[in-house]
Amino acid sequence: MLDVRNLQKIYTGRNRSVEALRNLTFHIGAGELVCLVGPSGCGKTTLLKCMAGLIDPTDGEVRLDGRPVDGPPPGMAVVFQEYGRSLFAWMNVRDNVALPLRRKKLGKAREKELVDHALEVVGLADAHQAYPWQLSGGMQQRVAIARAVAFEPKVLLMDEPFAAVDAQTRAELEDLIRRLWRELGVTVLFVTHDIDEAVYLGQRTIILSTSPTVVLEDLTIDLPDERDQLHTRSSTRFAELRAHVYEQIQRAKHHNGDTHAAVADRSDELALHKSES
Ligand SMILES: Nc1ncnc2c1ncn2[C@@H]1O[C@H](COP(=O)(O)OP(=O)(O)OP(=O)(O)O)[C@@H](O)[C@H]1O
Repeated sequence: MLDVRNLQKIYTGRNRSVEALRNLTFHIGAGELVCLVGPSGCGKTTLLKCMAGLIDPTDGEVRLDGRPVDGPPPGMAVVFQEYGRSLFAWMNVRDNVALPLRRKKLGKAREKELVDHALEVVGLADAHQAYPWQLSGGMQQRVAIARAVAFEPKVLLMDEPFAAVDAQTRAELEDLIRRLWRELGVTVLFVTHDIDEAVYLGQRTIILSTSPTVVLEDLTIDLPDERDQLHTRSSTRFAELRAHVYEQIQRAKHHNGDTHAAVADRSDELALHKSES
């Protein structure tokens, strides 16, 4: 489904160049929910922009269903952290959600059906006539999610979408994403710097090193498929996984792409702990 191969991105300015991504390779299968976590500034947003076809990599490539991504692919939707900037203040909720559908030219009836359904699944059916500035931060992010859902994407890329909302809203939105993922069968790549979120949400967590960035570890999250904020987060396995990711991120802060091999050597330790216990 989604293949990232030997991806490198160097930003070149007049006086300096920054190698944000060194050599990233990973695969995301159809219908998977994968989290991506790494230290601040390690290139998570850069990677997502390359995957969404918004910027060109310096080397390597991204493929969606075998086809190279060289511009925004039709079956992909992106939800960014700054919902305030991605919603138009002068458009009500319904119009904001319908906006990307306009270029699909589906006809009024189908468009209304998709918008109604998207608002229903994110719990905003009653707020369809409100304007973004009349909504809480969490509700605004729901509008941004509804907009992505209405688009019926095959792949949903999310860049720290809950970083700006309070802890309770964040927990609700995390459960919303898991529910949508299961109901819609969409492939999700969820970028976060929050370790708990990276463990709670996905089936796998890809841990990145500090810049210039490589994949430190591709960790399977072997928590039960049925998750809830209370029981899952208080389970022993959650605590083990969380501790492991935390430890890796701490190491990542001191290791970049140059010392990748040394860090990768530790990636089987968690499995070892598990079989010992
Ligand atoms: N347009 C740009 N021009 C030059 N350098 C850039 C540009 N965008 C990002 N960078 C640099 O690339 C590196 C990775 O940035 P990026 O925003 O992708 O990281 P991030 O992991 O998403 O950061 P954070 O966790 O803080 O959101 C940083 O060193 C950053 O300064």
